[in-house]
Amino acid sequence: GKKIILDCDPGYDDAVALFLAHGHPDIELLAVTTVVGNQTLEKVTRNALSVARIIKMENVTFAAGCTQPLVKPIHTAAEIHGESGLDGPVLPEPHLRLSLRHAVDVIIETILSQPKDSVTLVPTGGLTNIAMALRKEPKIIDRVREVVLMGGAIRGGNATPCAEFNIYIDPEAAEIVFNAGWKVTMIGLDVTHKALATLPIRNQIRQIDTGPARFLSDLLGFFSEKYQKVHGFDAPAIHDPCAVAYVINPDLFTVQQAPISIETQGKHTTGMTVVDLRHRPPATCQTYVATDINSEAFWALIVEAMQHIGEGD
Ligand SMILES: Nc1ccc([C@@H]2N[C@H](CO)[C@@H](O)[C@H]2O)cc1
Ligand SMILES: [Ca+2]
Repeated sequence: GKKIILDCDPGYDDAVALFLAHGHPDIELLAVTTVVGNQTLEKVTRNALSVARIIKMENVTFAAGCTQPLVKPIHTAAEIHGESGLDGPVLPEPHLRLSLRHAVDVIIETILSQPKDSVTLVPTGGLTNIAMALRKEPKIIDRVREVVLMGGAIRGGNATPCAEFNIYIDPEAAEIVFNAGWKVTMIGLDVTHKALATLPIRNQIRQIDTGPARFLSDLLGFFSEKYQKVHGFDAPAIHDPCAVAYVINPDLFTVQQAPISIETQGKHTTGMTVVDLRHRPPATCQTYVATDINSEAFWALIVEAMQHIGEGD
């Protein structure tokens, strides 16, 4: 299967990305790293390990990363993900022990230990760990197959009217990652706002009737309530698994090659991903942006992964 490292900040939708990455047969999850974002590093790391317990993940390295963005102060999304970062369902005590290595070192060592062009980096939180990793060991830039990240938007934003949360919380890290010279595919709000966990989908997941599926159904229920209150959507956008789905099957997406600039100085626009779709991009352009998603096929991947997980044994 396709080898990935999932760098995440669970977070409801990060939890779904973990389910998909672990459950789908086409993905080989080499390591899970955590980064400050939706909640503090300690909280998102505990949440990641609790989700691992629910799906009985074994022999996957979990490592905690940066506690703060490179420059900006911490800005969490407690209004959506709650005080714990994964409010709602009862979370089991972790069974896996956290690696003693820092996530940045695990990212570097995992990439250098795998064949060139075999590992895809899948960040679904702020890009602090990724920026630190490529600054500490620039060799990973040429070795990584691709960076497929959930973040940014061609138009609009959720942290501000024109900035998406993952970019907004650490724009300096994003600027480093987008300009490193490796291939970056940006799965932004334009497509993730089409990956809505509607009631029929939540019912379909509940009918799988396994422990993990019941947990996922409860999770989506809580996320729905929060999304309704905060964003006024009647079904929550499940952002992060879209990045994993792209690695599984890029054909589910429409993608365009386009220059992407990160605003780091704007008084009202900091964190904005400025995607230039006006002209044919130069052949040297290494950045791509998703402009559409086949939502039905996306949800079919989630259901397939849940069926593959079963009770997690
Ligand atoms: N309101 C809100 C804030 C942050 C996020 C998180 N940031 C990204 C979407 O902006 C996802 O990775 C998700 O985990 C989702 C909703
Ligand atoms: Ca996230």
